Amino acid sequence: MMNAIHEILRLDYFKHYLSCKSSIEVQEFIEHMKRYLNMYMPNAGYEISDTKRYSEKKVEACLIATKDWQRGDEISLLSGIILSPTLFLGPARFANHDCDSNCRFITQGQNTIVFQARKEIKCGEELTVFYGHHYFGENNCKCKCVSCEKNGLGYFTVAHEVQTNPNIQQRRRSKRTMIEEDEGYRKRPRVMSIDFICNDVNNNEHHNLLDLFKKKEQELTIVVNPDLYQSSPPLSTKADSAVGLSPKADKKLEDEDEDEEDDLLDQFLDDISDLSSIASDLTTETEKEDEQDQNKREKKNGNHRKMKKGNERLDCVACNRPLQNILKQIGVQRDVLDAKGILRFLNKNGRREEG
Ligand SMILES: C[S@@+](CC[C@H](N)C(=O)[O-])C[C@H]1O[C@@H](n2cnc3c(N)ncnc32)[C@H](O)[C@@H]1O
Repeated sequence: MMNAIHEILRLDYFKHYLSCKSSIEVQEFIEHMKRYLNMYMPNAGYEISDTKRYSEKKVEACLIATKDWQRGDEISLLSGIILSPTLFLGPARFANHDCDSNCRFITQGQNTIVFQARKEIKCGEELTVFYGHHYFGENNCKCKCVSCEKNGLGYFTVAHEVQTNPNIQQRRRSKRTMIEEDEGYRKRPRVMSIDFICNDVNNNEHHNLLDLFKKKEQELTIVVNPDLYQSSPPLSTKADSAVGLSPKADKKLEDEDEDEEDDLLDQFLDDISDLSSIASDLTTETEKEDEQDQNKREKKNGNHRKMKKGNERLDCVACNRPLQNILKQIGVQRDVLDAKGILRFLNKNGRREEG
């Protein structure tokens, strides 16, 4: 180890970098270098590897066990210094988060942490720690860890609901078939949620759900979370349903005539209509029945775009926050569904944006 350090310090870059540092700073630098060099010790018991689990676009680093570890073992050559409660430097910075992590940090001295196994870990498994309950969005709704994948939570929530709820499965299957038949459309079905809008704080173009799913070639899913309605009268079974809004490929959209555009809008409105009818937590069962009759009549009269105004409440499937709050966050206010069934939003300046 000391030989390696001497070799590194002899390099011009480091000589220059350290030339104006105090002896204490040089000593700290060497200590920190040792933390990183520890990763390469044969007895480290882990190595740095790469993974595509956490990002579709880029390969990220991860820590992989190179031996079996027992619960309680200290992985002493895997350490870091604490810059802030959520920021570490040293090999610890390569640890990814898992909601049921196999390691924890233990402090060593004032600002150093080392890893400790909190479960039995097999050689080849990723070493993970727990960053916190809301590091990846509210309730870690964007977390892509193995545990979330196993349990259908975090980033994988919708997929889970789709698997376990036959109603959802049925709806989605028909829409997915349409997507897959559509040449030029991505073959792999993608499940997005309103959460996508939560992410899109800086993009003012994405105010309009219809535009969003047309432009983005995404399947936009809105789920009313029944948990949020616990204090309300029992909801119809539809309360568990998800609405998959399936866009067509941009290429196709460009050539679409008005009829196709209308079909898309109708489909969107039908889906939204399902949602708004189940999400009105102030509506009594009788009122609901009346409303359903009314909807049927309107549909029969070709007036099925007419939407119920007022108290419908939509929630983001990923973070469970009301849509209203998310829209506030991105700087728009949801107005009402108007007579044509178009979702209207007000932008920051109070200007009306039309769907
Ligand atoms: C401290 S770094 C961990 C090392 C990181 N993989 C790298 O290559 O630098 C934290 C970053 O890793 C990714 N990450 C770690 N755990 C994750 C998880 N459970 N879900 C999604 N992304 C995660 C995120 O990009 C996060 O910002």
